[in-house]
Parts: sequence; structure tokens; C-alpha cells
Amino acid sequence: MEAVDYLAEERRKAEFDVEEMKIVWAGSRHAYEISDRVSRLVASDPVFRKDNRTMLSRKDLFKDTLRKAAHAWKRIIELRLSEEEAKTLRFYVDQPAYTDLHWGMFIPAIKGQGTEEQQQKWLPMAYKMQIIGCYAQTELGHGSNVQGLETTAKFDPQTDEFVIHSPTLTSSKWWPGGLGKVSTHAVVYARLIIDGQDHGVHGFIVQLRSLDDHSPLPGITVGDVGMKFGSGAYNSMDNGVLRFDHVRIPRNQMLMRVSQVTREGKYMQSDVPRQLVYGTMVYVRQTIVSDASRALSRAVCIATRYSAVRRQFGSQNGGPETQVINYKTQQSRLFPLLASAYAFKFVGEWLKWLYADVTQRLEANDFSTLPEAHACTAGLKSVTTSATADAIEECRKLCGGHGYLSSSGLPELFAVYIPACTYEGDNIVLLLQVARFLMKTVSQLGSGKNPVGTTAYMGRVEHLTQCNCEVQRAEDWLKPSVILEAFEARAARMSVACAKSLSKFSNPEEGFAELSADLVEAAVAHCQLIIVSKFIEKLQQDIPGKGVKRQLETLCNIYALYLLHKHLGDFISTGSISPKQGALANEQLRLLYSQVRPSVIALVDAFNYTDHYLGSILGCYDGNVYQKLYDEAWKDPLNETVVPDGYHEYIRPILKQHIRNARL
Ligand SMILES: CC/C=C\C/C=C\C/C=C\C/C=C\C/C=C\CCCC(=O)SCCNC(=O)CCNC(=O)[C@H](O)C(C)(C)COP(=O)(O)OP(=O)(O)OC[C@H]1O[C@@H](n2cnc3c(N)ncnc32)[C@H](O)[C@@H]1OP(=O)(O)O
Ligand SMILES: Cc1cc2nc3c(=O)[nH]c(=O)nc-3n(C[C@H](O)[C@H](O)[C@H](O)COP(=O)(O)OP(=O)(O)OC[C@H]3O[C@@H](n4cnc5c(N)ncnc54)[C@H](O)[C@@H]3O)c2cc1C
Repeated sequence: MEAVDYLAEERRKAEFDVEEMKIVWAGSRHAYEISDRVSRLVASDPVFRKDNRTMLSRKDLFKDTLRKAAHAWKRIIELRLSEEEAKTLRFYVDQPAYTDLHWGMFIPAIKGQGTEEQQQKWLPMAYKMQIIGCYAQTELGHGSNVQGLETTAKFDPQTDEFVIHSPTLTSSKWWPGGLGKVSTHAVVYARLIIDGQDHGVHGFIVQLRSLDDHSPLPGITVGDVGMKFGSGAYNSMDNGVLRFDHVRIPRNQMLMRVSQVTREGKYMQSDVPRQLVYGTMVYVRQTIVSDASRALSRAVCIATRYSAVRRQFGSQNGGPETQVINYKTQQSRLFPLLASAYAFKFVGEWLKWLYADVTQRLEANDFSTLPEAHACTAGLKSVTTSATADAIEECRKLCGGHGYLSSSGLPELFAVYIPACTYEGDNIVLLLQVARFLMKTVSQLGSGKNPVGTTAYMGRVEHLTQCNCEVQRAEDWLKPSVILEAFEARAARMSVACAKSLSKFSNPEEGFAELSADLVEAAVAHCQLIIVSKFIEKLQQDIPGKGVKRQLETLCNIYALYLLHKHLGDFISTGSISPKQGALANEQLRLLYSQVRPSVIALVDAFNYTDHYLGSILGCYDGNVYQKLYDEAWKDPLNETVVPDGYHEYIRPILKQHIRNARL
């Protein structure tokens, strides 16, 4: 059999309706149709070609990005694409650009923190891209500690203006995407100072560059922060540095939904909580969870297809060697990642719902679910991005030597993806926020205030800290109620143990700092419980299509039992399960790998990714890996000449010297 036939053969083995699974993956038939149509549109457009990207110099890459962003905008207008279609188009163009921050943070910041009047003034211009904006919060000296930002916005009652200033080197804005070379405007976070009094960090709309010739406005120093990790990768983005030298803006450019400054310089706070100033971060963290499932599924698609094509060892009587996907070690490394991609997809969908719900409530001045929305977005952003970053690297290793080639697509995907563990909140810092939320929840138990939402299980803490797992045989681990109770018991026991340890400290903040490593683990356990429980909830829905639900049940079980195996120490040390039950879980996991094996190629086909989007020879749909790798090698600039440039200067003299020495 030729390499090109391997995947066709695999596709014949699928035990479910792939077309129906594509719809489940996309979220709805409507979303599937948009995604399918737009991804093909992008793939067939030569301007969106990206196979040469890692070879470009920084300047050429940046210009190529500008060209793609402009072309995308032109197509969006020509084709009158809806907001959803336009977002899908930018996603499939697959090149980080200033537009991500304009649409993803600048506009949401104005929508979330601006008054009606401010929205009416700024949003129409932003929607038409007559102005381009970024989100300028982080500084050279402070990123995580937002309250420690140093940029100042002093109110000048004489002129009814704010004076934006960077008082120190460390107050220079540093990192904002789109700032370096493109943005005309920014939402700048600065300390509001009125009459010498510091009112903390607030958002201000500041124009940075002239709308006529793009030069920085007086008092503004702006540029790019320089090359980042990896070739190609995130270097298409102009992450920027920005300093203000007493730049004046009108008073009405402070975002005033949360608090206001009057003409007389009076500071007033609305009923809305101060934390709404952080609202844009909550929004973006939610989108990052869905992005994790996309990045992970992309890496898994590449590694799965290649693992079915690649053969090593095991030839019998001159027959074909074993497909590496049939090695149990390959399966135990790869299949949990496939299951994780589906798990993150579903928890991302749920988080989107949660965010829509909290937004609706906020509009009606109901702020009760904001702490939970903050904890869920922070925690799930952290857990899914860390797992995805690790998984992309694992996929590279699963592809052996060829995974290290740029043409596998995996090195660039890794380099583009890993900052997700840092931006929009360092993952550890965010887990500590979840831990604070959990400790607060535990401390309120018994006060008559029942925990709700994702912490509702804490309401059964007495049972969960005493219950015994009922598993006696490996197949008992297939019961959703058994899995859920084990994850709930682990999470509840870890949180309660932390709370008990904390209570021994006379100074709670000191205790929190001392126990922070344990608190982070408790937060991870809580977040993993959310992901598992949302997967199980998804399976309670009506899911049409032959065999589709069954495959998803298998994936859900793989995901949960893989986590259980990986964190066995937590489950056993908390007494949530016994060592014997842990061994039975592992036995069941092996059976599940065999069960899903025939369908794995179809399960990655269900992502419906074009070869253009995958950007990987190893992951190409037809599996013609070897021919394509061979052809690609010859396209490398080094192969433009047979004898390399530099031969005469640097190789020949050494060779000659060697010959001379040999003669001596
Ligand atoms: C191709 C794409 C196509 C289209 C684009 C569309 C979409 C894409 C969208 C976006 C693009 C995506 C990616 C682009 C790439 C990169 C973008 C990166 C952008 C950034 O990085 S912006 C900068 C982000 N910075 C951070 O995240 C900083 C992290 N730090 C913090 O959030 C906070 O400082 C803190 C939470 C760590 C601590 O804050 P604090 O000290 O003020 O708070 P306390 O710990 O004292 O808590 C006080 C109180 O407030 C509660 N709290 C804190 N945060 C929030 C919040 N966000 N919401 C609600 N409540 C919050 C906290 O729980 C405490 O409550 P309590 O009740 O008093 O205990
Ligand atoms: C590619 C990229 C794009 C970005 N885009 C933007 C943007 O558009 N706009 C913007 O404003 N910002 C942006 N940022 C900045 C980003 O949001 C910050 O870098 C991020 O929030 C982390 O903050 P930091 O750099 O201050 O990390 P630090 O807080 O300095 O982290 C350093 C280390 O200290 C640890 N640490 C910090 N605080 C604590 C604590 N309390 N307890 C325990 N450990 C702690 C962290 O875990 C980490 O290990 C971007 C960053 C990157 C890399």
C-alpha cells in the first residue's frame, strides 16, 4: 500500500457519521456552513498564502501581515460579510495582526467600560476602521499587578482635560499588540489623579498617531518592542512600547461607565463594581479558551494523521511495518490530547454562554455572578492554555524527527501559541485568583449562603469529604456519576485542606502566600472538574448522527480517566479513590484507547480544517507525506545553489588547510 492510501483506508474504518460530527464540532449547522465556506475562500486566495512565512525577515513578515489584513478587510466589505463571517475569515487567515487587538480588545473595552454617549462617538469609527485601536495596559515594570501601574492621568480643571504622563522608565507601556507600528488610538490604563488624590487605575481613550500621515502626535514616543520567540510566529504582531510626555486629552475620553469625573473635578462612582474596569480581560479570557481547543485540535490533527501514515518496525514476512499509531505508547500520549481538544471545545462553548449570561445580568445591574465569571474565565484560561502549550510540544515529539521541520507546522504553532500562557494574565497569577474565590466559598459554608454554579458541589462538602468511591471493576469507571463524584471529592478535599491550613495562620495574606503552591493545585482540581462536568453535561443533550454520541462518550471517558491517571497522587492522597481503584481506571483507559482507535482519523477530519489552515505537510488530508516532504526540501533557499554561498571564503580554505596539514 502507498502512503497516500493509508488515510483512505483509515477513513473506511470510522464507526460514526463524520459529517454530523463536523456540525457538533462547529457548534451548529449554521456555524459549520460559515466555517466551511470561509475556510475554503481563504485557502483559495493567493494573498493568504503562508507557506513561506518562516523564511521572511521581520520587516517582510510585518509588511506581509499588513497586506493580508488589508486584503481581509477588502474581502469583508466586498462580500458584505457578517460579524461572525468576518471573525471566521480573520481566524482562517491565521496570522496574528493588529486587527486581533482592534476587534478583540479595543472595541470590547469601549463597549464594556464606555458610557452610551462614548460608545456612540467611538464605536462607529472603530467598526469602519476609520480609527485603529489597541489595549495599552501593561508597562515595563508591571503587568500582573494592574494596581501597580504607574502611568498617570491628572485632571486639569482649568482646561477640562486629563494630562497623560509616563513619570518613570518602568511606566513605559510595553507589550500592547498593534501599538508598535499601527494603532492610531489606544485605551490606555493610567492612575487617575484629581487634586493630588490617587483614585486608582482607569481606562482612557488616547489618540497616538496622526490620521493624516500616521506620525506620532506631540508628546508621544512609540515603537516596537523587538523580535519575539521563534521564526515567523508572533513576530507578525507589532507589540509596542509607548511613552507619554504630558499629553492632553479631553475629560470625556476617560471611560466613564464605572466611575466619572465631573467638570468640577468631582470623582463619582456608579453602582457598578470597580472590577468592571477589568471587564475586557474577562471577555478575552473567555475567547482564549475556545482558541485553545482550536490550537490543540490543529496539532492533534497533524500528529494523528502522520501517526497513521508513519510506519516503524514489526514487518512480518516482508509485509508492511507497524503504523506508529498502533503502538500503545503512541496512543496513550496522543488519544488523551484528542479527547482534550473536544473537552476544551465544549467547555469553551459553555464559557461563552456563561459570559453572555453575566453580561446580560450586568446590564440589568445584577452583579451577583461576576466573581464566578471572573474565577471561571481566569481558571479555564489558565488550565486550557497550559495544557495546549504542552500538548503542541508533545505532538511535535509524536511526529519524531519530521515534527521538528518547519514544514510540519508544529514549531511555528508552538511559538505562536505559548505566549497564551502569559498574556491576558500569567497562568499562575490567574490560578491564585481562582484559589481566592475557592477559599472564600469554603469560608462561607455553613453561613446559610449556599454555593451555586460551578461551586454548587461544595454545598455537599460533608458528603464529599467522607464518601467512598464505589468502583469495584474497571467498567464501573464508565459511569458518569462515579467519575463526577471522584473529581468533586478530590476538588472539595483539596480546597478544604487548604482552608484548614490557612486557618492556622494569624495573618491570612501571609498564609495565602506560604500555601500558594497548594492553593494553585486546588484551583487546578476545581477547573478540571468544571471541564469534565461540562463534557458530561454536553452528552446529556440530544446529539444526532450514527455513532456520534458514542464516540463523544468514549472521548469524555478518556479525558476524565487520563486526568485521573495523571493526577493519581491527588486522588489517592485525598482518599477520594483507593490505589486499587486507580489501577482499575488505568485498565479501563487502555480499553478505551482500543475502542476509539478505528475512528481517530475521522475524529480529526471532523475538525474540517483545510490543508491551508493546518499548514503542515505531516497533517495533509491525503497523507502523501513523503513526496511532499521531499519536494518541499528543494524549495529551501539553501538549495537554490548546489555549492553554497560562502564556500570560497569559509569552507575551501579549511579543506585546503587540511590537505596541507596532511602533506606535512
Ligand atoms: C484571529 C482573531 C480574530 C478576531 C479577534 C477576536 C477575538 C480575539 C480576542 C482577543 C485577541 C486574543 C489574543 C490576542 C493576543 C494577546 C492579547 C493579550 C492582551 C493582554 O495581555 S492585555 C493585559 C492583560 N493583563 C492581565 O491579565 C493582568 C493580570 N492581572 C489582573 O487581572 C489583576 O491585576 C489581578 C486579578 C491579578 C489582581 O488584581 P487586583 O490586585 O486589583 O485584585 P485583587 O486580587 O486584590 O482582587 C480584588 C477583587 O477583584 C476581583 N477581581 C480581580 N479581577 C477581576 C476581574 N477581571 N473581574 C472581576 N473581578 C475581578 C478579585 O476576585 C477580588 O475580589 P474579592 O471579592 O475582593 O476577593
Ligand atoms: C505576546 C504578548 C502579547 C501581549 N499583549 C498585550 C496587550 O495587547 N496589552 C497589554 O496591556 N499587555 C499585553 N501583554 C502583557 C501581558 O498581559 C503580561 O505580560 C502578562 O499579564 C504577565 O504579566 P508580567 O509580564 O508582568 O509577568 P510577571 O507578573 O512579571 O510574571 C513573572 C513571574 O512572576 C510570577 N508571579 C507574578 N506575580 C505573582 C504572584 N502574585 N504570586 C506568585 N507568582 C507571581 C509569575 O507567575 C511569573 O512566573 C502581552 C504579553 C505578551 C507576551
